[in-house]
Amino acid sequence: MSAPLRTVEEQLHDVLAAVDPTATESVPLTDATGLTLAEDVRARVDVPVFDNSAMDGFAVRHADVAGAGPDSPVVLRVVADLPAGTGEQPALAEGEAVRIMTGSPVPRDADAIVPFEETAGGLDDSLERATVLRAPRAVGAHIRRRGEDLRAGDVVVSSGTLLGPLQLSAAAATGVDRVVVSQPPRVVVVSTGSELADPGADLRHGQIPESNGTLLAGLVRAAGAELVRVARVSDEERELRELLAETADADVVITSGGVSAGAYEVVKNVLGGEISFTKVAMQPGKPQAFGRLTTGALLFGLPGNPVSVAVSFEAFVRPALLAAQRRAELHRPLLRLPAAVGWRTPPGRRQYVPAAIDRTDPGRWTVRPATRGGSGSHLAGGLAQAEAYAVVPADVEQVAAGDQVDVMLVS
Ligand SMILES: Nc1nc2c(c(=O)[nH]1)N[C@H]1C(S)=C(S)[C@@H](COP(=O)(O)OP(=O)(O)OC[C@H]3O[C@@H](n4cnc5c(N)ncnc54)[C@H](O)[C@@H]3O)O[C@H]1N2
Ligand code: MOO
Repeated sequence: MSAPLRTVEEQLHDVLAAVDPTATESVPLTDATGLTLAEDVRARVDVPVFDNSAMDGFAVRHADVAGAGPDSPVVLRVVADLPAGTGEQPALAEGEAVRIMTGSPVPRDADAIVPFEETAGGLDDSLERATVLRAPRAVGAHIRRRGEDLRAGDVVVSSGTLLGPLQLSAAAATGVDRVVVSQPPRVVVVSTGSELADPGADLRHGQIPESNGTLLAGLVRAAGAELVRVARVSDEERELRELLAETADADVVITSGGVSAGAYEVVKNVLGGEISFTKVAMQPGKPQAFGRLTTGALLFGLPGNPVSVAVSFEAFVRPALLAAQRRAELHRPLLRLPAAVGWRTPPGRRQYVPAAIDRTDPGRWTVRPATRGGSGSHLAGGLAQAEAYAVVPADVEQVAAGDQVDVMLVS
């Protein structure tokens, strides 16, 4: 009798328990896109930095113009002009206004802004007088208050966040110019198999184009890791041994192929004594190898079938690469969608089906298998149509059209 299959959760638990976070470093904002924040960013200044105008117009005392209307215009004397960037802080007496541009500091004595459009003269007649035709709706109208967005010292971006343009611009807006990030884990990808030829090469009978290297290289980079090397070895044990000896400075080594039950399982033969080979209750991706090499690098030995590689990466490798970067959210977003068609599922194994989403009706997306042959782990071409995985629990035997299915978005 073979050992019972491990659950995906049990395998993932062991994987995450083995992950060491990478070193941290301080980098300028311009170099931080795609990296993961390792320390909270706190605002250095208030946002807005000072009370400022939201409109081009006049800073006024609300009480002076509270009764203004088209039939009862109020004429104010303009005593100063405030372009953006000015350091001036003019005083305002009763009956006075200051011409002000969007973003300029509001004088202390003013408590409302009247846009040019609500005056008789507009911009053209704005340096001597303001003829106000409509009262501002309230005290504070069109004034953006100091600190209403963030106060100095507030957390702007939390540790564990993936840094993109929105997060980095928010940090810049609070006067921060550098952030502390996790260094990307260094990853080596190794495709194993004597049947593999470079994509584009002429094939003799028995050979196939190598595609897992391309798949894993892209997935590794998209997970924010540094791709150090992509290599291919045959099923000769010596080749894999020599290659592994050259990966001393890698944090993670990912192999594909050579982990199941055949006669030439090169990963199993070379590493069988060093790392553990298990069977996980998932389809595809049942045979999995995982452990630590003597160099300290984590090794993921993924099954060779291309769909198995893609699914195993999502289930185990991507969460590990994100954990190494201290990413707060390790998992892809899940949606629940009705199945457009039915399909069979394997008994006792969680199924991951490469899936396409029909978005024709924005209020009712549906999901269907992306590959014509269903869930076959060898259907590498159908991966091109996939943008998600339908994830079906181990105890479900059949998905019927209309059933609600968990869908993991990967694009
Ligand atoms: N007797 C058993 N046989 C198999 C079992 C089993 O439990 N008992 N498990 C099956 C399952 S499930 C899988 S998945 C595969 C995993 O096999 P390996 O990890 O040993 O992978 P290979 O045999 O090397 O390759 C499998 C398949 O994928 C193709 N391949 C491999 N590498 C690449 C690559 N870089 N690019 C494109 N295609 C690749 C390879 O040619 C094979 O067709 O084992 C089952 N067998
Ligand atoms: O579990 Mo295998 O990974 O079916 O292809």
